[in-house]
Amino acid sequence: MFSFRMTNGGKSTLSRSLHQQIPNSCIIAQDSYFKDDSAVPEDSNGFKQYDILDALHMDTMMSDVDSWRRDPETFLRQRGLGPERTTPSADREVFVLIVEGFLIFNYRPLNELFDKRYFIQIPYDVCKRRRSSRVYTPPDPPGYFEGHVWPMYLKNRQEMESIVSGIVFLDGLKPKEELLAAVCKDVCQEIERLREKD
Ligand SMILES: Nc1ncnc2c1ncn2[C@@H]1O[C@H](COP(=O)(O)OP(=O)(O)OP(=O)(O)O)[C@@H](O)[C@H]1O
Ligand SMILES: NC(=O)c1ccc[n+]([C@@H]2O[C@H](CO)[C@@H](O)[C@H]2O)c1
Repeated sequence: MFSFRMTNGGKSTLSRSLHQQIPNSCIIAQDSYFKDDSAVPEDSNGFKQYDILDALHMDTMMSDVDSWRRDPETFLRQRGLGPERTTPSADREVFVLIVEGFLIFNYRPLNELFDKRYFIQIPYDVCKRRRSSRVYTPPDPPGYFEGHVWPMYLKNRQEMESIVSGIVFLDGLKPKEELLAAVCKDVCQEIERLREKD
């Protein structure tokens, strides 16, 4: 299992490219597990608290991850993917789950399952610019980036760094192709290592 984070760093872009390059891989994206807007509380400034774990159905996300772990072949088939045969012997096949999200390392039960952890980072101004070209549901209200998203990012990142080690930090300013090539190489080495271990 591999993972990525930080809002607008390029997680979805990199995860989708990686999935295309790696046979028998699939993606679970944390953004698919946001609670309904009515269940997300506001802070004292009237900003909806979307950038915290409580805004997400992490129990549902975990149960999807667990069903992949129990039977990755069935999980792939249910999503109209593979499985593809890449080795002569079926029992040496490696299945890869790419988990992408902005708050995946802060959720301990999930964090402890990863074989590789990647964190794509970009500076404040680039993040703000990329985010302003996106439309979420609901859309960011004026001042949301400065008033909620960035302060929560700093808080969540600090918490993450105090509990998680072994993260590979990636520079999200690099071209998409370069990021893909670097992660692909690293992941393929890990897959070979896992195949030999089994
Ligand atoms: N390496 C890159 N260089 C420049 N722009 C990029 C790069 N990767 C992604 N982008 C652009 O940045 C924006 C955000 O990318 P993407 O949706 O992949 O980020 P994300 O981290 O999944 O965002 P979020 O999870 O917060 O919605 C998109 O417009 C995308 O085209
Ligand atoms: N339902 C959604 O997908 C949604 C709603 C409101 C805000 N967001 C933002 O998504 C980012 C993570 O990708 C977070 O920074 C949220 O603010 C998502």
